[in-house]
Amino acid sequence: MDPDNSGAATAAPGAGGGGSGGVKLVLVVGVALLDDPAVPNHQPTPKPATAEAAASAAAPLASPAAGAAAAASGAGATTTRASGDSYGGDGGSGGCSGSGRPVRVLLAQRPPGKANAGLWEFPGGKVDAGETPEAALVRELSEELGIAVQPHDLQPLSFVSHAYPTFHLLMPLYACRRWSGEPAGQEGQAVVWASAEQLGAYPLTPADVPLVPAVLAAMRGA
Ligand SMILES: Nc1nc2c([nH]c(=O)n2[C@H]2C[C@H](O)[C@@H](COP(=O)(O)OP(=O)(O)OP(=O)(O)O)O2)c(=O)[nH]1
Repeated sequence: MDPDNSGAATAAPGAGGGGSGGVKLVLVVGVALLDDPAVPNHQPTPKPATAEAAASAAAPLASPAAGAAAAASGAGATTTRASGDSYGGDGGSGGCSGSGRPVRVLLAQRPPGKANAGLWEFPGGKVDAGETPEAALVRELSEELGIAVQPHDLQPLSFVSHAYPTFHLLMPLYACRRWSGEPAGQEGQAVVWASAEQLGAYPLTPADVPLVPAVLAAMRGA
């Protein structure tokens, strides 16, 4: 991994940075994956094959703080869900119970050993040379969460331009309400579904903080 955790191309000297020698510009794409009970957003999850798997799938999460604590304690690749959720256990309703629960957004935790370890972020990653942002996001979501997303289901939502000490992050953020598969950390990262109310319980990477109002607006259907 890059020592500065940026890893991407450097903008031409003089591009940006006020002519003071250039800036290392890193283009990252991120997504606010929105689990909206009103939208049949993904393929039905098969019923667990074993009693153990069924028990695990049905285990509720008591609170966002508990989820954050479990993730921070090195619980590994986990998807934590809010209490009362029948997600994945209803075997055919498309994973959404339609029970009036709130819209939730998926957050991923930065793994140990990386910059901002332990903080939460929107899933995504760097745009490779020759890739469109949408193609990069489709690829990253497959690699990181094991889900399939169609480019036309990615709606531009906001963007952030943030100066980290060693690079400048430019990140378009998309909203996505439709995908196939059940998101789960494929690279050891913890992931959590957070309601608008719970979002504040998860410390975000510095660059993500300004994105919160746009994400909350999307969660409220604005
Ligand atoms: N994907 C994503 N990255 C973010 C967010 N906020 C934020 O500051 N970042 C930073 C963290 C990283 O420095 C960079 C994204 O890098 P990445 O996820 O492709 O790769 P990485 O540094 O985690 O790992 P690697 O590719 O170097 O192995 O952008 C966010 O919400 N989503």
